[in-house]
Parts: sequence; C-alpha cells; structure tokens
Amino acid sequence: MRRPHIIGLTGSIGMGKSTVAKMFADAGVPVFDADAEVRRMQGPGGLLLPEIEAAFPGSTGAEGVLREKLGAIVFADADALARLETLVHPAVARLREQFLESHGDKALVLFDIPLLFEKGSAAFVDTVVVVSAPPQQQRGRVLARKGMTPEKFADILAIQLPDAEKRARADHVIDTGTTLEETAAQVQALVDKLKADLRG
Ligand SMILES: CC(C)(COP(=O)(O)OP(=O)(O)OC[C@H]1O[C@@H](n2cnc3c(N)ncnc32)[C@H](O)[C@@H]1O)[C@@H](O)C(=O)NCCC(=O)NCCS
Ligand SMILES: Nc1ncnc2c1ncn2[C@@H]1O[C@H](COP(=O)(O)OP(=O)(O)OP(=O)(O)O)[C@@H](O)[C@H]1O
Repeated sequence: MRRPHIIGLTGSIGMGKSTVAKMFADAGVPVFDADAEVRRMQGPGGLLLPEIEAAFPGSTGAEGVLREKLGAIVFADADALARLETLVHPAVARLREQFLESHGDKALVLFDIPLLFEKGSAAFVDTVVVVSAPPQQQRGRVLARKGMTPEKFADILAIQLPDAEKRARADHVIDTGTTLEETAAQVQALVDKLKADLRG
C-alpha cells in the first residue's frame, strides 16, 4: 500500500517545534501533533484520566490532568515517568496510525514528536528534521513561560537528548535562532526539495 513520506520533527524544549510545525502546515503538509493529542486525552473527560488517576492518585481533577502537579512528580523521578509513559505512548501510537491511514493519498506528512530520538520513533520516519537555536535563546524562551522555573527547566533538559546530539543525528536542521521569516523560508525550501526528490 502506498503511504506518504513521513517527516519526523523534533527538538529540545523551547526550540520552536510547534512554531515550525505550523510553518509546515502552512506549506500544505498535514501535521500530526503528538503533544496536542496527549493533551486532548489528558484533558476534561479524556480517555487516559482513569488510568492516570489510578497510577498517580490526586493528579487529575475536573479540568483533567493537573499538569504542574503531575510534572513535579514525573520530571524528578525516572520510574514515575516511565510508568506514565506506558499509559500514554500506546494510545498515541494508535492515533498516529489512524492519521497515516486518513492521509494515504498525500506525498508528505509531518509527525511532530518531541521525544523522537529518546523513544525510538526515528525508526519509523523517513526524514528527521531537528529545530535548533542557541542555548541562551532557548533558555530565554522557556523561562518566559508561565509555571516554568529554572529547576524544572534543568530537570527537563537532563532527560532530553542534548541539542548537539540531536543535530548530529538529523537529516536536516532548521535554524530557529533567526527571524520567523527566515525560518519559514527554510521550511518552504525543504518541502520543495523533498517533493522534488520524491518525484525523482
Ligand atoms: C507530565 C506532564 C503532564 C507535564 O505537563 P506540562 O504541561 O507541565 O509539560 P509539557 O508536556 O509541556 O512538557 C514539558 C517538556 O518536557 C518534555 N517531556 C514531556 N514528557 C516527557 C518525557 N516523557 N520524557 C522526556 N521529556 C518529556 C516535553 O517535550 C517538553 O519539552 C506531561 O509532560 C506528560 O504527560 N508527559 C508524559 C507523556 C509524554 O511522554 N508526552 C510527550 C509527548 S508524546
Ligand atoms: N525563528 C524562529 N523560529 C521558531 N520560533 C521562534 C523564532 N523566533 C522566535 N520564536 C519564538 O520562540 C518560541 C518557540 O516556542 P515553541 O512553542 O514553538 O517551542 P517548542 O519547541 O514547541 O516548545 P516545547 O518543546 O516546550 O513544547 C515561540 O514563542 C516563537 O514565536
């Protein structure tokens, strides 16, 4: 069966994945946003709430998962994070398969996967794209977010593959340390190149 060429988009916290994923969508590439799907399944009435509440009592409420509370538990405790992942990741994988089936006629699709390298997803994508900006820019963007602290930022960086390693393993790097216009131009150039290669 014919299936689209899969671009896997990743990058460390605050490097600009969501912004760049939107640029791909604007360039006509359908986007599967793993984080957004997780948030939906963890939101009010979400599919995953009963299991998460059972595993981490007090971590959910009427508004769904209490993200700051659950984050404080799992980002400081590798075993707790692994338990949460066994609840979340199979559900994401099922949604991804459905997405692929519903876009079987497209040349390109993009999977926005924050943990592409960490969780072994690199194996099922065709082209790996990494977003990257200098560390000071990353830090400034992340610490400007509501609910973020230098300690939480340090915990998250410690469990993610370092940016330099991600860049080394990428097929293409998109520079997000520049203007939004220049980044969007890089995205468009890459989409054009991949489409041309596919026409081959
Ligand atoms: C613990 C939760 C509720 C905290 O939510 P919160 O809104 O505070 O943080 P957010 O999701 O924005 O994550 C903050 C940063 O941590 C990174 N991160 C999230 N989960 C993980 C993980 N399992 N391993 C490494 N980094 C992670 C994200 O990529 C991001 O850079 C949430 O991160 C979660 O449910 N994580 C486990 C599910 C998962 O692996 N999601 C990743 C996408 S499939
Ligand atoms: N050239 C650029 N490319 C991408 N983002 C940029 C650029 N210049 C400034 N920004 C800003 O940097 C921020 C990047 O945040 P974004 O949510 O896209 O990161 P993320 O990698 O998805 O984060 P997380 O891993 O925490 O989910 C946005 O506020 C965006 O507007």
